[in-house]
Amino acid sequence: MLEFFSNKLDTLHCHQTSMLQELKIAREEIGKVQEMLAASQENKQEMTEEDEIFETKGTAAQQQTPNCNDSEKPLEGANARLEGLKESLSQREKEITELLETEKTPMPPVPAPPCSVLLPAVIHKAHAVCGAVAESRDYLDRLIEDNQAALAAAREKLENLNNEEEVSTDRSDTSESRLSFLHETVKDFEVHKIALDCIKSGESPVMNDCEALDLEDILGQGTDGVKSIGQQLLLLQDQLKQEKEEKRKIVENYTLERTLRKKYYNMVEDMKGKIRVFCRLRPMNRNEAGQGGTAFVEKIDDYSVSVETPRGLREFQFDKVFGAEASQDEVFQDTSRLIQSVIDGYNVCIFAYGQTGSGKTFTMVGDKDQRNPGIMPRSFNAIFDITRENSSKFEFKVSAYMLELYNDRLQDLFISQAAEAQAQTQPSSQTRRVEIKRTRKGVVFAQGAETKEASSAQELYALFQQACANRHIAATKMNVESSRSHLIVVIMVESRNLTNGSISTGKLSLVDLAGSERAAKTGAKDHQLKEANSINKSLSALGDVISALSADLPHVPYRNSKLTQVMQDSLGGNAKTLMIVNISPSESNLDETLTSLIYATRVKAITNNAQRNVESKEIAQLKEVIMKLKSGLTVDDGDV
Ligand SMILES: Nc1ncnc2c1ncn2[C@@H]1O[C@H](COP(=O)(O)OP(=O)(O)OP(=O)(O)O)[C@@H](O)[C@H]1O
Repeated sequence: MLEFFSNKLDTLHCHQTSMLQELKIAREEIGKVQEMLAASQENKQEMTEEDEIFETKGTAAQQQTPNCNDSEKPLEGANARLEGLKESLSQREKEITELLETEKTPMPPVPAPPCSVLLPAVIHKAHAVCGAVAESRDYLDRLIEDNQAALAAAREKLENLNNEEEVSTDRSDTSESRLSFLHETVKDFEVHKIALDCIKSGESPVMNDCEALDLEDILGQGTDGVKSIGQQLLLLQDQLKQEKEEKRKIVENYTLERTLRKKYYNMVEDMKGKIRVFCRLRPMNRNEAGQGGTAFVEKIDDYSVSVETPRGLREFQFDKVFGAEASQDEVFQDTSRLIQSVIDGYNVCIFAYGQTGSGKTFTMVGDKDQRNPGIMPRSFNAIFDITRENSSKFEFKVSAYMLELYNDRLQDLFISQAAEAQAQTQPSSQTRRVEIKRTRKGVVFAQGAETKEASSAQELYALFQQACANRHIAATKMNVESSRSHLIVVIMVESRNLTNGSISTGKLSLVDLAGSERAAKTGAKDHQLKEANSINKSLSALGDVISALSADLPHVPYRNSKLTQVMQDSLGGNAKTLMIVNISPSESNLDETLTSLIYATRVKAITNNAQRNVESKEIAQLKEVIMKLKSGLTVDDGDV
């Protein structure tokens, strides 16, 4: 209630202020009209004197002289009105002063006056103010009328004088000065008219510079004052625009700085041999979207991802985070610099990690019809693009072996499951066993696996397709095409420098791990349960290796699983390694997502010691000789 009265009082204050302003202007107007009346009186006297002269001269001009008395009638009327107005003005001023005095009287702070007292007082005041405002309006209207009458009279006088001047042959100085005086008078009344009309309508005047200057005098302030609101608005708009532009620049600089900082940080980390970890969030699938579709995992920026856990929001930082909208191309762009390292003679390992159905195969291989090829096929193209570009300085040899680790058994994917099964049924046949070995430099290789050469990306891709056809894939509840094995694609690039004969050998290991899963969730039974157990066992061994390496433990349990043996040089060894942790956005996978992210965070702490595998021409030759001798071949002078 009090708030209501306070608002009412505010409104009344506003009325009062505007009324005072109107009165001020009216008072100034009265002053002006008075001045004009005085001037008109003088003018009248002058004209009377002139008329007397004209009379004595007995000229016909006397008949043509305008009847000044008639035209001055409105001015006289205005004079009389002025007197009346002055009186009513002083009366109103008195009332307003009283009103203000009442207003100034401090309200008793506590307790607030009862509504029954306050309300009649407010109503009384409101009536008084409204009455005063209405009176002021009437007064303004009368001023406008008077001004109009005075203007019409002055115009008429001016017109008559102009006509008179046209017929007269002799132009005296007096008539010139009368003419200019009347011009000025008409102009004054016109400006007054603009001013009064503007006061009444509350609009800004539209006028030429001359009128503006006159109005400036009348209002007692510069036209700047009249125009200032618009100008100030424009100024403020300009300032706002500038501020926005500055803000945009600051954000742009900040983003640039942040990206650069991250880039340099990555470079330093690279130099230190740290494993790079990217995180990729897959889009919601149809099932998940149908269950409500709220994402519990979100990409915050290019380097952070947040997970909504029952205990609150958890944030994880990685070397790069790809959101659900990230394309295969974008993911590969950040990966491709590692392909150059392979050509330069480094061991590189790129592997995808994550629960079943999180998008590992999509990231590494691509979709089924290869409309969105993943890192593997893109790497094949990149390798041959680089070798082609450098073919004038180097001679390249590209070869590959492809394996799967299924039920803790390494299988050569260049040999079909059918051929292998048939070979095993024949008692005399010696099935080739694939075993993981390491060179003296610690580089892992698969002994017994068939290595095939490829001279183009297409050939390499054909080999890859052949290998994929031999993979173990099955439908689970979580993924219609779930990889039931770990896929290991190894490409070796040997490059011989045509200038100095040195040979470097780079190795690119691309690993699509099978997904960790919970049997109950995937609905695994019988042999699928066996597969799942084997997958989980190998992943758990990988987890142990990651934990030992990140905690800098003296013993790292590589030998606990074939998977960890295959990846020995990639985790804590002689390789540049990139892990891509794939995660699902859905609440139903929250536990698995958190586990994956925690493992991935640990991997970030692991340091590798990547060294270039390069041999001088002499060593390369000697190695070739040893190979020949070992295989019983003869060696001649040309070999050394
Ligand atoms: N980034 C993505 N954009 C579009 N579809 C995706 C994306 N990631 C995954 N998918 C789709 O999600 C489904 C499961 O992905 P994918 O087979 O790659 O999972 P996975 O982690 O390899 O599973 P598993 O471990 O069971 O083999 C596939 O249909 C795949 O096409």
